[in-house]
Amino acid sequence: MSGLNVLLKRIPYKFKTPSLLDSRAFIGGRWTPAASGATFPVYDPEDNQVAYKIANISRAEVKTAIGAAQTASKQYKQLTHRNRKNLLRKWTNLIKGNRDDLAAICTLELGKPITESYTTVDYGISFLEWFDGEIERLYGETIPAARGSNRIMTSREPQGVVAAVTPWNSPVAMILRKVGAAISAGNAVVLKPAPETPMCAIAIAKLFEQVDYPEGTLNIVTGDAAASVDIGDEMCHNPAVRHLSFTGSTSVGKLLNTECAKHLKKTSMELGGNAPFIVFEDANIQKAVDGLIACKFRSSGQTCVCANRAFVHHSIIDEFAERLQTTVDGLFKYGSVWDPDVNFGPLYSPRGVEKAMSHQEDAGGFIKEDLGPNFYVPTILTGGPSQEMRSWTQETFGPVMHLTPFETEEEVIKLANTKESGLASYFYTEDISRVWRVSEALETGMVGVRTGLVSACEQPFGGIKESGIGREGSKFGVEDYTNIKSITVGL
Ligand SMILES: NC(=O)c1ccc[n+]([C@@H]2O[C@H](COP(=O)([O-])OP(=O)(O)OC[C@H]3O[C@@H](n4cnc5c(N)ncnc54)[C@H](O)[C@@H]3O)[C@@H](O)[C@H]2O)c1
Ligand SMILES: N[C@@H](CC=O)C(=O)O
Repeated sequence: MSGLNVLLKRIPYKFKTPSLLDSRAFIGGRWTPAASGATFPVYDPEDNQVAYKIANISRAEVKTAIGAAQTASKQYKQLTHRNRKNLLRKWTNLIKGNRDDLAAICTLELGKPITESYTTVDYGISFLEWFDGEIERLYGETIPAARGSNRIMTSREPQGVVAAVTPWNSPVAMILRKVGAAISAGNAVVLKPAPETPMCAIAIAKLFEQVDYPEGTLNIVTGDAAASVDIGDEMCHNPAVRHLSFTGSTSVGKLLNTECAKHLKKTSMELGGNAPFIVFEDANIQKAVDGLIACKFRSSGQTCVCANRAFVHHSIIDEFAERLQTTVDGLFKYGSVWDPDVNFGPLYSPRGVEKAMSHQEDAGGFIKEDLGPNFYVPTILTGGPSQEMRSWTQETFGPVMHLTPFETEEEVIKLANTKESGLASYFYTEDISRVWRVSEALETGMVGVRTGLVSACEQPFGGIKESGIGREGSKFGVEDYTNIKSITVGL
């Protein structure tokens, strides 16, 4: 039986368009296996079995992809903004029309419960719809010239070739948020998806192919962890790449940023977080409980904006912990990720399990073997970690939440700001002056006040300090992929 038939047999879902499943890279408008014939495995997180094998390409093929993107970008940038918008709309409609299959691929390779996969596909679509509106709003300005005989105006031009590297944790949305913005701004893209989740990227490109973009406007270069290092290195050093846009860990982001700096390439860096979640003594406790659950336990704790350090005022911490545990116990339904009633799935791989377990410090691990090797039960621990413990110093990226008591606003702001990361933070209070005071004091790019969800296509998404450079989504997310040109005309 072929690899594809094995794949189709192992899941309880019938694809409407099975051709979205492919094992090849997409280079210069052509589907291509690795020149060497090499492949790498994609695992199903429900049982850690190999689900499919994907082309493991080499550096030479990445060079070809970048060359194809360069040629395409010259053609593509000639199109009017209206034409670009029409193309984007066709692609978006194809993605919407294949929503079921895309969600199924996401569930297959990431182990997300199918209802969560629909949420991430819809979140991805929301970015394309937002960028559709932004394409024709990429305005320039006229500027009063100090020299009266001159007139100055600006325009926003495409940058050329954008190289993009994305993580596994939300494969459809993270790709569309980045690639959608770069293409809306008139660029061609070479995308390297995470080795754990290349199939969503391939399916997205299969739909892109059906739109009349110049060949090579979107290229997908697939590789395992070792090949990713070579692919990344080529992206950083190839002179045709003008902008490297990365989403992933801070350590890899720093490395790529350092390499790009050698050529003064523009970078966008959407990196790791270590979000504080603060519950003040005047908070509505049940709202704060619900907010923490939405923030911490969605995607089984595997998002960059998940709460990582929860601080609860000492006077309410016992009640908060009890209500949190009771609500969690009543909320989650476990089982097959293909069951639409299931709302909590396994971690993406044994590496995720290992990390979550190490962040429980001495409390032991909570794996439910009957639900698969990567199934980790949502875990709440009181007493708080010390500042040397891993669950304080690193992102857990799993469903383990320690609650730490605090006494004063001043103390908790200091604790929240101790980290070098600065992506998202959250707090709950009913005091309006505290809302402003604390929002302004927290050192993060995004603050959620009385909400555990800050992600939306219209909102600038990104961090400060070691959590990144630039913003995704919103009008800023598209502008980031343009160069401002100023033209001075003498009368
Ligand atoms: N700020 C955001 O918007 C955002 C969004 C999602 C995830 N993240 C962060 O991503 C991390 C989780 O994702 P991950 O484990 O996939 O991160 P990761 O940094 O290990 O991998 C991210 C991507 O980089 C690639 N990569 C790894 N080493 C590389 C190298 N030397 N050269 C080129 N590419 C390389 C990987 O193959 C993958 O495609 C977390 O830290 C999370 O907070 C941030
Ligand atoms: N999926 C996240 C990003 C980080 O993981 C979001 O945009 O909410």
